[in-house]
Amino acid sequence: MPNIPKPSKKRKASKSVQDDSIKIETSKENENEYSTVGDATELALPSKKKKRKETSEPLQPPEKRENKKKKERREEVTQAKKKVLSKKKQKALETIKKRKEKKQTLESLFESLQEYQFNAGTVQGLVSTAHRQDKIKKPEIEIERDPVFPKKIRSVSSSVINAKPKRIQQNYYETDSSEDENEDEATAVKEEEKLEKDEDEEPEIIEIKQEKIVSKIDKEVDENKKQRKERLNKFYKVLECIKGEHIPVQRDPEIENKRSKLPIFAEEMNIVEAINENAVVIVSSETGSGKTTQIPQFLYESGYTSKGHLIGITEPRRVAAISMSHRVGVELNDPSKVSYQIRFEGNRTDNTKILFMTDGVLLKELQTDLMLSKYSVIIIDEAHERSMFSDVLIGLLSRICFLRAKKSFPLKLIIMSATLRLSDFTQKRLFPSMTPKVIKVEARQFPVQLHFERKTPDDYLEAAYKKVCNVHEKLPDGAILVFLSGQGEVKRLLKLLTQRYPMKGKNVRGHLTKNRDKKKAVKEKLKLSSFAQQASTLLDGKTISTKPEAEDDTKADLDEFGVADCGILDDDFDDSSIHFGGDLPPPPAGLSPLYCLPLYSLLSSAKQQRVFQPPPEGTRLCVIATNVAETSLTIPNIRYVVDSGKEKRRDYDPITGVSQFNIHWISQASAEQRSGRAGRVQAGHAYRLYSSAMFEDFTVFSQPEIMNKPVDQLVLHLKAMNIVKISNFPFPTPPLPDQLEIAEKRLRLMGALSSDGTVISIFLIY
Ligand SMILES: Nc1ncnc2c1ncn2[C@@H]1O[C@H](COP(=O)(O)OP(=O)(O)OP(=O)(O)O)[C@@H](O)[C@H]1O
Repeated sequence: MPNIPKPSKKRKASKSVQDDSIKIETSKENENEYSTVGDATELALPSKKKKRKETSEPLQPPEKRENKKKKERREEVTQAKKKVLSKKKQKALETIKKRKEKKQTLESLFESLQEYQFNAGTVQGLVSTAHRQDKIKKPEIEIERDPVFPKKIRSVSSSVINAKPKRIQQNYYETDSSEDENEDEATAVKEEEKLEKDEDEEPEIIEIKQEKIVSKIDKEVDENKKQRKERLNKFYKVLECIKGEHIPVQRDPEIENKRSKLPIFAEEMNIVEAINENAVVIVSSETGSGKTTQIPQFLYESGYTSKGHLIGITEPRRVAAISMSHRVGVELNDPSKVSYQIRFEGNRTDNTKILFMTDGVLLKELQTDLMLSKYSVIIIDEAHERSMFSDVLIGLLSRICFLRAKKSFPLKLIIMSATLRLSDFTQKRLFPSMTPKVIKVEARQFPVQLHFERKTPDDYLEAAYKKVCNVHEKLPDGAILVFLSGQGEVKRLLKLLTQRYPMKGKNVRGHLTKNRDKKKAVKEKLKLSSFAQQASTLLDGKTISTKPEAEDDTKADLDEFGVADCGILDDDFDDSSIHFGGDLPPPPAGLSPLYCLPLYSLLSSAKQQRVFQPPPEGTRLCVIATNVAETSLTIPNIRYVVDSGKEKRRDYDPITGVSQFNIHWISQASAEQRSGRAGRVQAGHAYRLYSSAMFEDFTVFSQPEIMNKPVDQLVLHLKAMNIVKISNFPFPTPPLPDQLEIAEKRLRLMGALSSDGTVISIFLIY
């Protein structure tokens, strides 16, 4: 490289000076200031600002100036000292600082822990409770005896057993804020050394302790296992009284394939084991997961009927009891083994192994056989509905299970629902001596898409009508299920829809005639007793149809509209006030007819069962229902659900004793059940005729019926079962004690109860 001469520093300096001088020269104000100074270096030294400052400062006394100088010097020295500190020392200082902070946080932690310290009595209590619950004793006792652990937090020390208690103590040294930092450093080094020493020593102590703890835990685990085994052996021995040989079932391959896809099917082992080992089991799983159809079959196959006992399943509604018994019979490939029993109607035989019934029927049976000795298992389905009878049943069964277990003749109680408030049924009041086992199956077979309205419509009947028209005219195949509040509304919508989509044609007539033959065959099977024909009221207060069935069937012949045979034409409702739907365009040409069927509780069983038959060829089925279709039912091919969100409910005033039916919003649990009807055989859609904000305002669960009904009938029932003090009865949700007392007095006044509280025999016939 060529040797290029470097520019001298002198030159550089002179340049900068030149620049400065130029600047200064430009300032006319200071012209005189520097005019006497000829040297350029001197020009560069004092800044214009500094000079001004100096002149502006007031003159101070010499002492003060000296003090100031001293202070400045001290600062310089400390800064110099800081600079002098080696990296190592700086690090040490930092660790000291951190340790101090840690110490402070530990102190505050200990202080806050002291607030929660238990007194000696409570601690003893806790230990004894843990022992009673057969839990593995945790080595708190060991730690409690450890003198190293701070006294004040011994009682809450269990969570830090495996941490190093000693170490925590070692770190817990005194704080002294006035200490010099150098001293602190020295102490820290000493502490560090001490800590290291202790760390070396610790493992020995902990190892010995851990060995002790591990052996103790092992012992206790072994003991627990042994105890559990002994308990189970005893339990299984007792179980042998009701549970026999496994029963093999030969099913249709198609059915077997469908069953295997149900979420509950994968849980068969767990469910059966839980039922074997527990007196009370609560099964909570999504709608359509297979509870109602599969659990009775699991129990049948595992031998719960092998010793001649029955598996009883209660349903809140007749239609569910009948349709479920048919379905389970088909799935078992032996319909004779599965029967139903509703009030005044049933197909129970000596061959029956699984019996579906309404809760009123089982309650009636309890009056003659309080121990339910014919049954090995009782399943309460759809317990979330909280009907008065199902609540009473659960209360009674909680005691029957206990008594039967005592007699070494166990009865299994299973409570099932998709939308259940578990706390209602797991309370100690209900099951004081046995804790129900809860099984949850969180899966659904088919998805259901929910659709809310942007704004809740004023007239839900009109909204339902328009929604059904939209679905039928624009959406692909699939049956529609509409939920309205009551029978009157069902009939109104039915009339409107059949007017818009009339069902005329040979096919329909042929289908109706065919249907009539089928119905006759079913009817022959059912054989209503003559007593039932004459009775006008059901046990649960519902009136049964007293018209001869033949009358209904002849209507099927006479009418071409498909709805007439549902009894709509002979009804007295007035549809002259219905004007909505005028803004809808006429239905498109070539649209398939809509086959509309009603479904409500007062409809005869045979008519209710019609919704399960396939609709006439080339038509779309539309079922218009009240909340009877809300639970349990699987109506074939339902793909669209239209939910008005309304139901008719009884409002009861316990003070005046007056009750009346009003239309209310349903609960969120009911809305879930309603939309669940869509995803049972395929993926579906649920159209909710209310906004999502409105849905959020719904109550989560429906109120138990027992709170909305006069309790007179209930008191009469319980008295008939010789229950003396009804206020002590284990209701899942007890009515007000005053209400029970008033009902009892009223029954006495009416002459239904004698002065000693027994039922006068004539009142036993209901
Ligand atoms: N009659 C039927 N025809 C065809 N499939 C049926 C019928 N009944 C039930 N299923 C099928 O079995 C599945 C399980 O029905 P099941 O009634 O056992 O469910 P679930 O869990 O009890 O529901 P929910 O809580 O609504 O009562 C349904 O989703 C459906 O796929």
